[in-house]
Amino acid sequence: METNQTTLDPPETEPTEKPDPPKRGEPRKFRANSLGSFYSQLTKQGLARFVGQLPLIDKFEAELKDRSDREIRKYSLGLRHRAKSGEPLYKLLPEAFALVRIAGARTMNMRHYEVQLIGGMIMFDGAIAEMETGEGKTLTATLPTYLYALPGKGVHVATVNDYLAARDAELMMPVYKMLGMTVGVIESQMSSDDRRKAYSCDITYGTSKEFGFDFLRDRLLIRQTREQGLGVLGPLLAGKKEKNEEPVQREHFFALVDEADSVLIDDARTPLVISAIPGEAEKVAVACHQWAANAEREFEEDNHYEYDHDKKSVELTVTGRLLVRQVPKPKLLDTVGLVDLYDYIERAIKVKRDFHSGQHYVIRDGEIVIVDESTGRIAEGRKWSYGIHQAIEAKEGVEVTVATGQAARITVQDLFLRYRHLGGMTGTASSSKGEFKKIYKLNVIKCPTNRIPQRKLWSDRVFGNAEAKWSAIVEEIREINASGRPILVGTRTIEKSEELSKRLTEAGIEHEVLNAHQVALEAEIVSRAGQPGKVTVATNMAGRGTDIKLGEGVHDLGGLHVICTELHDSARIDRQLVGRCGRQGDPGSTRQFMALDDDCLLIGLGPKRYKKLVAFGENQSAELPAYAKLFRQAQRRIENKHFGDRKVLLYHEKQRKKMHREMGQDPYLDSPD
Ligand SMILES: Nc1ncnc2c1ncn2[C@@H]1O[C@H](COP(=O)(O)OP(=O)(O)OP(=O)(O)O)[C@@H](O)[C@H]1O
Repeated sequence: METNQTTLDPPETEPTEKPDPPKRGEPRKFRANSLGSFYSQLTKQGLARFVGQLPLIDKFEAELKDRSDREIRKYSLGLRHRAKSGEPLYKLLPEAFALVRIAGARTMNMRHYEVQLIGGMIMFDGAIAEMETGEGKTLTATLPTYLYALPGKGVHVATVNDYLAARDAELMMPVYKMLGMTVGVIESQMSSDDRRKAYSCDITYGTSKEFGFDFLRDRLLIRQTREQGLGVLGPLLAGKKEKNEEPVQREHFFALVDEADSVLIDDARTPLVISAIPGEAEKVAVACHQWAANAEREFEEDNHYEYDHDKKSVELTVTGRLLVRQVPKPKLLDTVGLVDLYDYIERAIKVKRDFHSGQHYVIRDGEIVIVDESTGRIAEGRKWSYGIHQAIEAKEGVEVTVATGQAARITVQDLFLRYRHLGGMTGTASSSKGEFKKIYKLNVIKCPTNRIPQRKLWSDRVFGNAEAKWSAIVEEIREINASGRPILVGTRTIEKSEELSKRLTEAGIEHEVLNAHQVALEAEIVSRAGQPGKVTVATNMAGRGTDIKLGEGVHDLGGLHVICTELHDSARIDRQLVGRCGRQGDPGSTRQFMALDDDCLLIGLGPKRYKKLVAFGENQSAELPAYAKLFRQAQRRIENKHFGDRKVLLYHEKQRKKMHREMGQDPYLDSPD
């Protein structure tokens, strides 16, 4: 087996003498040098004030730590009073952080590490704390969240999905409760009343999507009230207004964004949209989608249409357009112009080619539900725009939820820029530093790890084709599984998880598959993924936010081994998957597998080069380590392209808002289209 420069030892050459890493939960061995250099680096960045706060926090902690729970709570109420009276929050920071630290230690036996205090200060200061995966961001979040909650204006903790929002709120509840703070969670299937209650809490956990949709719904409600000539406060004062006709949110004071790269960057390519109520025209639209979904089968590539692999776009040829005219149509379509019919057909063809059940979406209770490609999770409530969603519905024969006009829309960027204070955290931010700064005006500051990381990167393995790659993966799983070490395998799509699962079953390897179909079982399955002899296959969903604890004896066997079966479009997502092992100073190892027919080469290098590579790889039986670089290059290209897409969206949004303002309209509610 060959190694390349970026990697370390494969199993055979693993050093026999292992360092003696500290066990999870053991006190950190203070790394004076690395922390010292981190502190001097902070000082150089003009952030010496963070370091200066540490002794103050220690001092207050020492003073307060022997007080009773009641006294701590009382002290916290005192802080709240001082904040409400206008004392600047940065002055309260040492006391607030000391209280949170005491509450963490007392209620959960987790006393915030020094690096976590620094992380908390970074976020308080309006920046993104980049903390390695597994460094305890959930606990760190309690520090700035508590501090900003003191003035009573509400704090929103945003994350990527309902599951993580509810889980984190529940996990951290004891800390907040002890300090007299109320905590609410917003979930997608909640009534307005429950939402209002959750938002009236001091701290509200939820997804960025829910925060955004609630903002839009409130905005629509306020306008409706105004249009009825009541004024916003009038009915409230007059006591006429029903509770559920009041906005659910309060002001946008502080938002803390967990998994900041995923929320602020990956999810920022599509705006959040609330559709208007359907009318007559929409019936025709439904008929068009259904007609196109059927007629599409008669159209052949290169004869009736051309497909651009780079842009993933379909264009009818002259012959194709002729065919559109000839295909029989229902009466309802008589009023529809030919140009529109071309669009419907092109969209239906595109959907057939590019959107696949099990990969991009699943059908649940007669509905098309998007699967977030980067996480493998169900993207609850999201819809593709430009009629794509409806075209998929028509293709799958489920009810077509007509593409109505937009009643309200907001981009993720706009949503978070509305908050007076914004902070974030993630394990993977550096590579998007420029984008965070440019779009959100957020600096990214890297925190050192609490303990020396023990994760080993084994050499990449590159194969000529998928078949060879899958066989090697199964072989590696078999070898490592025999030693009793647990293994987590990450795949790019649900389909591929299932394909690997089939192969493992054939090879007689016991395993568990975790994918978007089983969200409810997820936590339970993941919690077992670190147990001896366990093999867990998952899409990238396991790559985010899930903590995998090592079972009995696994530490001594070398910890969890993570196998990445294919490069993702974004290196950050790969790093998240890798980050499931080697957490909190645990040992662990990881290996990346690649094949010349992987999707990332097609998307990153284009169909011409891809075809050549596939042809070359077809008959290769040997491994091709020299090609690893090419995959990373393709990945960088995809990342750049996505960054470009987001910049374009932002530019158009900016123009749109400017136009609305000039016309005296509401940029979130009035849609020109
Ligand atoms: N101060 C602490 N003392 C003891 N244990 C801690 C402390 N901070 C975090 N942990 C433990 O570390 C583990 C990882 O925490 P967590 O899942 O919050 O990490 P994370 O940084 O969010 O990881 P990821 O980036 O993968 O989401 C958890 O088991 C948590 O209980």
